[in-house]
This record gives sequence, C-alpha cells and structure tokens, in this order.
Amino acid sequence: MNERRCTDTIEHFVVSAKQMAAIEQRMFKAGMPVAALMEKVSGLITEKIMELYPLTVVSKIGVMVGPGHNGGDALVVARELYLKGYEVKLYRPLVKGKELTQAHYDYAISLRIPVSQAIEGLSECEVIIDGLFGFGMTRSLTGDLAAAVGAINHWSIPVISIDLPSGLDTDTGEVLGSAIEADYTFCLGLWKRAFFQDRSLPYLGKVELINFGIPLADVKAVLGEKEVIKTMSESVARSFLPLPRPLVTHKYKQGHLLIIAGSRQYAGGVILTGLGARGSGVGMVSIAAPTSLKSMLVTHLPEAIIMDCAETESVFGRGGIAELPTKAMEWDNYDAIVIGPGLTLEARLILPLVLEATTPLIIDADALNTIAQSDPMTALKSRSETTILTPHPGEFKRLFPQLVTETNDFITRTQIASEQTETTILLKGARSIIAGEGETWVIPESTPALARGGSGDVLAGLLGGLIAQSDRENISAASLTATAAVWHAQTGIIASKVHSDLGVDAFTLTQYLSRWIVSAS
Ligand SMILES: NC(=O)C1=CN([C@@H]2O[C@H](COP(=O)(O)OP(=O)(O)OC[C@H]3O[C@@H](n4cnc5c(N)ncnc54)[C@H](O)[C@@H]3O)[C@@H](O)[C@H]2O)[C@@H](O)CC1
Ligand SMILES: [K+]
Repeated sequence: MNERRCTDTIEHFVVSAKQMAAIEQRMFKAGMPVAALMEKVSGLITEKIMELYPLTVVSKIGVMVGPGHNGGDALVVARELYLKGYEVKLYRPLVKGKELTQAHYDYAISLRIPVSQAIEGLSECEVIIDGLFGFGMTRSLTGDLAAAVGAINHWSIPVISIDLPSGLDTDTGEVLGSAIEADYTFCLGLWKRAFFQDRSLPYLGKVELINFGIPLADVKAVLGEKEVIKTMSESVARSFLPLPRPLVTHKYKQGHLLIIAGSRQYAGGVILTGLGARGSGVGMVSIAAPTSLKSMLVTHLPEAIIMDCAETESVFGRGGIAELPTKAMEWDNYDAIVIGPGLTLEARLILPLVLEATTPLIIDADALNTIAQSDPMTALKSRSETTILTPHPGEFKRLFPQLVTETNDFITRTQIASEQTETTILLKGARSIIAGEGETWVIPESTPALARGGSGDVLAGLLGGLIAQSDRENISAASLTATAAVWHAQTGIIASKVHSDLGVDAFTLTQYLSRWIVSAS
C-alpha cells in the first residue's frame, strides 16, 4: 500500500473486548501502572466533560459507578469534578468492586462526596456519567441494575458514557438485558467493534475517541496481520482517488465502465447508476439496457454510449434484458462492469455470461437476488477477476441465510461471506462494512438522509466508475470500495446540510458528488 495513505495510527484500528484486554495487559506487563493509566484516562475524560458542561452552565453531576475499572474511571472523574467545584453525587449499585475501584471509592467517601442509595437520588442532576460497565461487561443486566438503566433512559437528563454505554456488548453492539442510551460516548484508547454495528447506534449518541497513548506496537502485536479492522477516514479515502489526473490523457485512459441495468418495470435505476458513474469522473460510460429505455437514457446521460438490448416479454410488466448485444460482451473493452440496478429477476438470462467476463465486476441489487436463487458460492468463486458485491442487509440475508443465523456480528458475517465467495463485500448500512482480500474496513460516519430509494444505485455507479479509473495494481478492491462508501456517505452529509435529512433524494445526491472532493481544498 502506498506510504502516503497512512492508516497506521491509533484512530484507525478497531478492536474486540478480548483484544483490548490483551493490549492493556501488555502495557501493564511492560511497567505502566494500572492506577497511573486510570488517572491519565480519567483526566482526559474530565477535561472533555468540563468543555461540554462548564461550571458556569451546569453544577449538579450524577455518577454511576460499576464494580470494575469502568467504575474506577468514573470515580476518578467524579473526584476531579468535585475538586473543581461541581456538586457530584455517586450511585453505586454493586458494593463489591475491584481493588483499585474500591480504593477510589474509599477516597471519594473520605472527601465527603455524597452517595445515593437509590437511582432516584440522581434525578435532580443536570448531567449523568455512566461508569457502570465498559469492555468487561459479560452478563446481561438484571434486577436493580436494569431498573437503574431504565430510569436513566426515561429521564431527559444528558448522559455521558465512559468507554461505551453500559449494557452494550463490546463486540456485537447487542443490548445485554438493558442498555444506557447515551448522549455522548467517550471511547477509550481504541475503537471497539460495537461502534460499527448498526444496532448500537441509537445508544451511542455522539462518539469521540480519547487517545491516551496506547503504543502502536502493542496493538499490532495483539492483532497480528489477519485480525486487523480499520476505519476508512475521509483523508485516507481522498488519498485513494485517481487524482491528480495526468496532464496528457484521453477518455479511454481514464477508465471505461459498462453498466448493465434497467427494465421497463424499473427504468430509473439505470439513470441513477449512470449519474453515480458520471460523478466518479470516469472517462467513458457504456450502458446496456432494454431497448425501450434508449431514448430516455440518451436524454439523461447524453455522454454515455447506449447499447439497446432485446427485451423479455412484458408478461409480468418486467421488460428486462433478454440478450446482450455482441458489442457489450467484448469484455476487454471495459475496465469495470456494474450489473444489477433495476434488472428484475430476468437477470437470470444474462448473468451467467456476465459472470464469465474477465473484467472487474460489481454486482448489485437484482443481480444479487438472482445469484441468491442459484448457488452463490459456486457462481462467484469460479470468477477469475475481481468481484465486488454490494448487498443491503436484506440482499445479504438472501445470499447468505446460514451466516445470518450463525453469527450476530455484522463485521464477522461480512468477513466470512467474503472468504467463502472469494469476493469483496460491501454490506451497506448506517455503518457500512467492507471485507475483501483479507482487509476489513468500516465507515465511521453517514446520514439517515441516504435511506432513500435509488441511493444504492448511485453508489453502484460511483464505485464502478472509481474502480474503472483506478490504479488497481497498487490499490486493493476493498480499499477502493471503502473509498466509494466514504464518498457516498460524505456526499449525503454535505447534501443534507443544504436540503435537510428529508431532501436528499437519489438524484439530488448525484449533484453533490464532486462537492466532497472540492470540500477538502
Ligand atoms: N483498556 C485500558 O487500557 C483502560 C481501561 N480502563 C477502563 O477499564 C474498563 C474495563 O475494566 P474491567 O475489565 O474492570 O471491566 P468493567 O469495568 O467493564 O466491568 C467488569 C466487572 O463487572 C462485572 N460484571 C460484568 N457484567 C456484569 C453484570 N451484568 N452484572 C454485574 N456485574 C457484572 C465483572 O464481573 C467485572 O467485575 C474499560 O472499559 C475502561 O473504562 C481505564 O481505566 C484505563 C485504561
Ligand atoms: K460505561
């Protein structure tokens, strides 16, 4: 990988609870005192809280204290805030705790920081700090603990969770019994997997990583080569773009993308895919679509070469592609192919041929549903060139029903599916996940404004256009797929700032694709 694309910093790594514990142990073994690390981390959290809620605005702070080191962090934060002049009140539902946590509790009592015996004692607070459980949470919350979490979620008091909202599984983001719905979560040291699982998003609130100086060597030693999961940041994604363009070039040198899409029933998907490709900057776009769509496509995408295809009978109102013209199947003419949007299940007539193409292939929408009806593993594994699948969770389930039953973890699911099919997979969601060729990427930011029909068609075209014009010798398909996912998500964010979360229809989205690139300069 090109050196300027530095993803080797702490902010990029994503770990499981087990890996985090192992990394922490290496630091302790090397001599870092546990208590010193807790002081350092909690000092940084205290600063953040004071920035968010200065004493001039807020004075009463409630602190929930758990039995482990998450509770220890909370007690150090409570002490520091108390010493700064805040009115702090503790709630500690479990009397037994780890030694260091107990020591901090004893000291807090010696300072006369008040303790409430019931959660209701915190109901008058202006902010609540959740230090019940961190990555050591192993069992479901029940009894008083679950009741306390329920009470806090019911009040409208802002909650700040330390490390992660108590009650969430650190890896899968599942709610174990009951979980805090935080307004802010300060994730400590390294991103945990839960932050990139869609189901945990309603609990996390705004998230921030508190970097307290974990040595990179310890992270790498624990993760090894195989278990690395990284976030694709905007700056890294930008570094993967085919820029600057060479001064002397021509359209076919800037990539030629073939889009195979559309039907009479779903005529618009092919336009949106074409507009997504246009936004990618790709040199040339060819489109194979049913003949009745031709004049419409020429109107919307005058720059594209339209190859009209014989249509299937519209018995079910489908009017899909019956046959691809010979010209379309001269695969060597193309640098990438996108197949799927709006094809209907008539895709079965052409898909076997397209799978044989010796060109990078992006498979989306109805092409995925068609593959799901046959034997996906065999169909995909037999391909010689790069294959990228872009399912949303419904399509993923149709393709890999067994995996969905076997694992609750969206990241693991994507990784296994990629290994089994020897493809790169983009599992689309509020936090999209990409796995391919041994790499795993997660996309840290997006917007619900993108939850609109056609949004995926735009992404397929954008991704196809990017793959077609990129230096594939040096940039992996997984990196490019993650780049397209960041580009798409950030475009949604930019467009929603102008049009609101309700105003980013798929066409509007295409009009903002270049803004993300320009926004960096
Ligand atoms: N990783 C690091 O380098 C650092 C970690 N720190 C803190 O340490 C935390 C992890 O500490 P711990 O490993 O002590 O884990 P936790 O503080 O998350 O809690 C573990 C304790 O809770 C108990 N427990 C788990 N589930 C329970 C349930 N449902 N009901 C009742 N008890 C339950 C366990 O038996 C254990 O005693 C992190 O989240 C973070 O806040 C920081 O202090 C400093 C740096
Ligand atoms: K917590």
